[in-house]
Amino acid sequence: MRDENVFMDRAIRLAEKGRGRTAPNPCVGAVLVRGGEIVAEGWHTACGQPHAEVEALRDARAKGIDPSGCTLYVTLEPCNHHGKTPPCTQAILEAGIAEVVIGCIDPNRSVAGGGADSLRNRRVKVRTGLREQECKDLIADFLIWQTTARPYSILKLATTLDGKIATRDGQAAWISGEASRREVHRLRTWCGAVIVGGGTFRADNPMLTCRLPEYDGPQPLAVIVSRELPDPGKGSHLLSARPGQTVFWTTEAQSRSERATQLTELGVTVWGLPFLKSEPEALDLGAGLQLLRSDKGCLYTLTEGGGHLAGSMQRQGLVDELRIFQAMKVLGDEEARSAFAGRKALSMQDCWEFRTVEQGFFDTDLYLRLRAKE
Ligand SMILES: NC(=O)C1=CN([C@@H]2O[C@H](COP(=O)(O)OP(=O)(O)OC[C@H]3O[C@@H](n4cnc5c(N)ncnc54)[C@H](OP(=O)(O)O)[C@@H]3O)[C@@H](O)[C@H]2O)C=CC1
Ligand SMILES: Nc1c(N[C@@H]2O[C@H](COP(=O)(O)O)[C@@H](O)[C@H]2O)[nH]c(=O)[nH]c1=O
Repeated sequence: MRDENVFMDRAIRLAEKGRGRTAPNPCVGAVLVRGGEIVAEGWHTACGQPHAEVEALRDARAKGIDPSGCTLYVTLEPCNHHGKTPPCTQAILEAGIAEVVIGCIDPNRSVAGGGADSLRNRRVKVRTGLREQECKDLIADFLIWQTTARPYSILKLATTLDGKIATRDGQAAWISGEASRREVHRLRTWCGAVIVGGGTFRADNPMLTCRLPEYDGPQPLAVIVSRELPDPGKGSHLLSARPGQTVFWTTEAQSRSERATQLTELGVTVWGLPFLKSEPEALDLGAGLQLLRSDKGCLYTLTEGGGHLAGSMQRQGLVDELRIFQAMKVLGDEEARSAFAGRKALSMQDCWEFRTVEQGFFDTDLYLRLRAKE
């Protein structure tokens, strides 16, 4: 018998394949095991499509395998309700599955939960909690959608080994290598909005689109955070090439200004946000995120920096996930721009601490996916 962690690890990897397409549903993966071997597998591919358990059963049948008597490993508790698809508990019972091993319980108790108990009541053996932390990490986005009114917020930064994101005069092209940058463009395909600070808007004149040659889907909104709206006459790529997909988060006073009217006439969206009581110079970024979800339907946002916006997002508790692409380069200049900026940290107690949920490389760049340490 193989270590059953291997089965759940495979289910987790399968679940990840649906990331970005299953929203507002969670990513889920499943495998069917008989005699210590994986005989079939499935994952939730997109919202409205069959759930992972049903896909795994279908995979078994397509291979001419009768799933009865198999053990099902599934990252999330099987649903027990009629939503866009029939309850998975029913499909599991009809297939004669002998045992169900669940990674984590569905947090959405009122609608989909109760699958584990329902199966137990129908004499199916059920165990829960295998690779529980990893399975919970898998649905961190879903938890944010369930418990807040904002999108799931990802912060991405390309850094040097000494934690810098640009030279002192603002050059950043390029810190990370081509493979990393392709991955960022891929991320842009499933994040509804890419957010940058005013400093980055002025320094980089960015496009913030996905320009992978094979991609022809919708482009994300471009969001710029700035307390002063730009002069629309001064050429910028965003205002000339994609004004209808550009959003400014600015002060309430600026949102009523002549500039705001001119930008709005171009098709740009201008939102006035309140200042934070605790930090009177800072706009309430959470209010902007909520508007992105309620007005534009964004479920994921990708903040790309720079360091002052990254620091502000972090101080406001709005970084659900941090993705770092670290190039094997050192600038060695203390005045080069830092990945996080905007506060005085006088003690090690002030550190923000993270835990790694995924690590790897894009070519020679180290890649880390991190979450706040609880
Ligand atoms: N390597 C990388 O991954 C990246 C590198 N970069 C580089 O970083 C540099 C820019 O970084 P940095 O100088 O830190 O600037 P930022 O891009 O972080 O912009 C800072 C500005 O954003 C606005 N802002 C951010 N947060 C708030 C808030 N809560 N309330 C109000 N306004 C806010 C303000 O604009 P305003 O002053 O207009 O009011 C502030 O001055 C550039 O050189 C760029 O090339 C940028 C992105 C990614
Ligand atoms: N310098 C840097 C990044 N910079 C980010 O990319 C933006 C430019 O996007 P675009 O105009 O669409 O090409 C820029 O404004 C900043 O947000 N990203 C990375 O992955 N690696 C890098 O080294």
